[in-house]
Amino acid sequence: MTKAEIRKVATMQRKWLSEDQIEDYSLQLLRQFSLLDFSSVRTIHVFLPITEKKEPNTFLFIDWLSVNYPEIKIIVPRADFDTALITNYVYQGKDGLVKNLYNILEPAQGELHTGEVDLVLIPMLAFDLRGYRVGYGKGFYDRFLQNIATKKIGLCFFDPVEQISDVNEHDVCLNLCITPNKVYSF
Ligand SMILES: Nc1nc2c(c(=O)[nH]1)N(C=O)[C@@H](CNc1ccc(C(=O)N[C@@H](CCC(=O)O)C(=O)O)cc1)CN2
Ligand SMILES: Nc1ncnc2c1ncn2[C@@H]1O[C@H](COP(=O)(O)OP(=O)(O)OP(=O)(O)O)[C@@H](O)[C@H]1O
Repeated sequence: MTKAEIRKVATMQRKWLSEDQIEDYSLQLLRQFSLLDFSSVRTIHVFLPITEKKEPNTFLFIDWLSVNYPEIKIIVPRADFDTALITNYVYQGKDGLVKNLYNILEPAQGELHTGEVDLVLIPMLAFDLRGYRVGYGKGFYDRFLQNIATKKIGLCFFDPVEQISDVNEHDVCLNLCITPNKVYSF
């Protein structure tokens, strides 16, 4: 199936999810995430959820990390829709966040993070058995990930599709994808 076809199906599947299901699934994702080895992780890049699009509640991850690994620095993105580029900020709590035009919570201002990130949590609508992903189609994460060495971990509520038929040279493969019931490794 093509990205466009997969995007349509996955968007529909998300629409069916209730708020309780999203919270349940998000907790299941967190449980799988919590089993990873964090011994060499000093910075984690976490997307902030677009609740209107029924994304995983990544605040659960941020809260869990701050309790269990308080020494890990949390980095959050700010998306520039003119350039499709992401800039990184040090997360300084919910209070400093504002919603942009696309309902994405992002830091209004704060400390830019220009250094490395050891692990990136990646939003997606769907992924395939090879570790390729489908997002909303603007290529933000492909641009962000193209030049950095980091562990790339997708979060997805649904099982993988077999194959995305129209991957291109910009598409970046995931290392892992966490779903509510299973962690896929590529
Ligand atoms: N939470 C989160 N943050 C993220 C992403 C994401 O998938 N999730 N992105 C991952 O790359 C980037 C944002 N990508 C987005 C792309 C489109 C729309 C959106 O609302 N699109 C409209 C159509 C608008 C148009 O075509 O101009 C829509 O779907 O209705 C939102 C976010 C960066 N930050
Ligand atoms: N590194 C890049 N340089 C130039 N163009 C790119 C790059 N990465 C992606 N693109 C372009 O961005 C567009 C969107 O890509 P794609 O359909 O793969 O988005 P997506 O992965 O679903 O979206 P997102 O990453 O925003 O969730 C494509 O036209 C792609 O060619």
